[in-house]
Amino acid sequence: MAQLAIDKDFLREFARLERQVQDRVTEVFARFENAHHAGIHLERINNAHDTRFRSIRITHSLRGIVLAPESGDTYVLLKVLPHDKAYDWAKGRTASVNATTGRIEIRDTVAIDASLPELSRMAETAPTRLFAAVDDGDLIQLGIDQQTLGFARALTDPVQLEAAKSFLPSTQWDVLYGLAAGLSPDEVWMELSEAIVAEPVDTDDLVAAVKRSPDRIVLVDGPDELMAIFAHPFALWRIYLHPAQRSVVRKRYRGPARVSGGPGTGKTVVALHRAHFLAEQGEGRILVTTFTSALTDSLKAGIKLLTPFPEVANRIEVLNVDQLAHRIFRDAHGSPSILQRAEEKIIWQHILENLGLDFSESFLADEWRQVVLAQRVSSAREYLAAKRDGRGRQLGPRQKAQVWQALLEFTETLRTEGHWTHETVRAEATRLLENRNDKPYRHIVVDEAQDLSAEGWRLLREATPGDRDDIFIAGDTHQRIYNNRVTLKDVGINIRGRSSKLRINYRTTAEILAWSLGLMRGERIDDMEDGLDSIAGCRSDVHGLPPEPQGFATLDAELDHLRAKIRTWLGSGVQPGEIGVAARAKWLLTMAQQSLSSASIPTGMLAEGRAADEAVSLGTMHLMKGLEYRCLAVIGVGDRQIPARNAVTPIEEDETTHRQDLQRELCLLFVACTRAREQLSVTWHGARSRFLANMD
Ligand SMILES: Nc1ncnc2c1ncn2[C@@H]1O[C@H](COP(=O)(O)OP(=O)(O)OP(=O)(O)O)[C@@H](O)[C@H]1O
Repeated sequence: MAQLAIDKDFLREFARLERQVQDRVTEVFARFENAHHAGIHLERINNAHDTRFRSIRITHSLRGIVLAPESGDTYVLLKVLPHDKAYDWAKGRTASVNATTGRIEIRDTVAIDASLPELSRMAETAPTRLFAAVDDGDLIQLGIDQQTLGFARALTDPVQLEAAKSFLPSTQWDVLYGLAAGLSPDEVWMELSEAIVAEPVDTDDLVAAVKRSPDRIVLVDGPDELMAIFAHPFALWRIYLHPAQRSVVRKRYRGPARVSGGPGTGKTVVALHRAHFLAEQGEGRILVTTFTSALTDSLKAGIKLLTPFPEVANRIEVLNVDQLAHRIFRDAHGSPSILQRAEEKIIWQHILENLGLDFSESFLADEWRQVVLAQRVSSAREYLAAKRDGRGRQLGPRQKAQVWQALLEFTETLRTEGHWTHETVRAEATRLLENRNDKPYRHIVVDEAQDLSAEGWRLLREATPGDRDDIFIAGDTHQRIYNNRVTLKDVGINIRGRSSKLRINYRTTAEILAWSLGLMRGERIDDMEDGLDSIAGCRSDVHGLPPEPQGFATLDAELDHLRAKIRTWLGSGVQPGEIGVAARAKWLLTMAQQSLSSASIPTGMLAEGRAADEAVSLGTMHLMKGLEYRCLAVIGVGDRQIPARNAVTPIEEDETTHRQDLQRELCLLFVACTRAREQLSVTWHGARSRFLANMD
């Protein structure tokens, strides 16, 4: 029986084919899967560099290119192209096996040979060569083979290397790119580490190489899987994982583990695959969770795409932390009466008046959440001893006694009035679970972990027995957009020695990423483990236009520019659903919507549910979390809009909280800007935001 394998590039092209042609391709290869290869007509390609490339007829005008190893029954679909282009493509290419990673590589041998004489001529007069400082021995150890070595030795400028991306073998290009970017051979070796094969590689064994290449080739396991792959050709993340992603997904951990990494590095993708992997192990129920319902919906959609088989999918439940808390609470006590924020404020104000205290309502509310609830303080003695590290305003013993009195009165009011808040519901659900031996989940996978509260974490801790592979955490503290700052070990979660970091950004161009990282330069961001996190090594290999920051004298002028920008994007073939507009404040989005509607540009507000495919999406920066757009306009990045004044505690009131509030606003801008895939426009009216001060 022939085994079919599909190359990533093939699927990319498949996604762009017309529906009818896609159906025809599916028909041809479903037959291929069912039959012995003898029943399939694969044609040899005359004058091909690599005689293992064959063509297969798809329609009158289209041909598929298949790699057919000399021995074995595994066939890799590499391309689908119009007849002549397919033959041209195949004639110049060769397949080989990387001696270090053991993975398959395809290169354009003809293009490499053709560009070498010109490069060598230019090198004769150049002062130095690009890799003059790197030994042949190091290059060979990193998997550079003879042909690529000859090419690399002729390079004098990183631009020449950039231009060679389309024809050099991809892993070897990555190695050279890392070295050209200033990494040492040891650092590149570390980057490759997940892909390095310990035993010697047989570079003639193409079939083994295919099996070792899950980042670019998927082995199809029967017709159902073939249909599932062809049904979602855009969702490449479903099928091809980078070796670093795959290793995190499939590792067995002795306890809680975490993956972090900058924006767009595939943390959510890894979290989804991890849930799927654990479901396949069949050890028990899995909870996939995060902090908002919008994010939960997109995780649900992701799990659905990844797990088409009900027997596996049924083991996974996707709920946000509050849905879980409320469910456990309801089962024990019925539905809670939830105190609204405005009602809570009135209670605090009454208490302050009654006790005649000189604190603000927001100070007490934060003290209750960030000290009392976060550390489960239940007596005056515990409160006196509690850590108040993140709290700016220092309190003497007398003030602490006053504050404790106010906090007691507040909790007493909640009790006598039968009121609950989301925090107390989480705490009560945790208490209920602490007394249960039958924990609801065997494994828990958490996405956007940086924004979970301490009570949320405690609840999750109690929802699974502390066993191996119990909690898997994905997050990036540079993207924290709410007020929760948690040290994991304080909530009973120890990830020491089980942390990994992803570095390759799949979403954004190198230009947008570098600009956005510039916003965060110099910012000290915690790592949820009492240390500091860094995303400095995060990189993208895709290039595009640099972001366009631009200021205007008036709001009208800024909105005129927005209209013109969106018209240009639409005119260049970008679909309305691929365009997003983000702002800090809702009023500005309303103005932007009116302005775009007046120009007959269809729009939809994210706050009113996901915008339709045919409309430009408008959303607050908070709502942008978890989304991405080909083209994104971040508007209103002016000094009066971001940081938002009402979201920042005055420095006179509390210096630490003031600093933390500013950092959260900066992270919000960073999150918004990193939702752009290809083009980012950043505009303001009046003075620009202080966050842009160092971006010239
Ligand atoms: N292995 C992969 N192959 C193809 N695309 C990928 C892969 N991994 C991630 N992506 C794509 O990269 C984009 C970002 O992935 P994802 O949302 O998982 O990143 P993230 O690290 O969670 O991002 P953020 O922290 O910014 O929310 C998505 O479009 C995703 O489909």
